[in-house]
Amino acid sequence: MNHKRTDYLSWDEYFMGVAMMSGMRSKDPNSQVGACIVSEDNKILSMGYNGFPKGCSDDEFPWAREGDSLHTKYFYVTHSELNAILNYRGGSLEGAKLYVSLFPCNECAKAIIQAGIKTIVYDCDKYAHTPAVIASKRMLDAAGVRYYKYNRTGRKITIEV
Ligand SMILES: Nc1nc(=O)n([C@H]2C[C@H](O)[C@@H](COP(=O)(O)O)O2)cc1CO
Ligand SMILES: [Zn+2]
Repeated sequence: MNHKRTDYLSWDEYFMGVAMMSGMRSKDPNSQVGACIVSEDNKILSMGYNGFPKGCSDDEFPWAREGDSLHTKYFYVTHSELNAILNYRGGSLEGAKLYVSLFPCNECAKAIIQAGIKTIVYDCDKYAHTPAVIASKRMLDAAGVRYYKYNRTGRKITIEV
């Protein structure tokens, strides 16, 4: 056996796989979102998933989607993309790529642009019709942030832990 393996993970499978696995940490009962930030030379810089800020207990803050706004998750949850940006303590994210399992909202788009992230690879775009995502794309387009949909290869990755 002196030939290299041919069925190794591609860069995109690897980074989207890491983003998706990060999303598996989320306690959100409806949407588990994961993000992975990668340098221009394919080094993983940071990861994140959607959850409440430090000190805001999952047992005390609400995961509800509907009802009085103070009793839904939306005021409290930090999105995976923002968590990934904030989790990075190493300096600049200028020129980095973001792999994310769900298209970024307008608030995360602002943080992505201001952090200097230049490319977004996303998997799902289930909220494409919402004002938050339409506004997000408007800002990303204006700022010259490139985004493209991840091409699923259908590969099943099974890890026994
Ligand atoms: N890009 C995103 N990244 C995220 O981390 N989220 C989080 C916020 C919520 O915890 C959840 C969306 O909840 P739901 O409305 O699908 O039940 O995903 C949401 C979006 C959508 O723009
Ligand atoms: Zn967001």
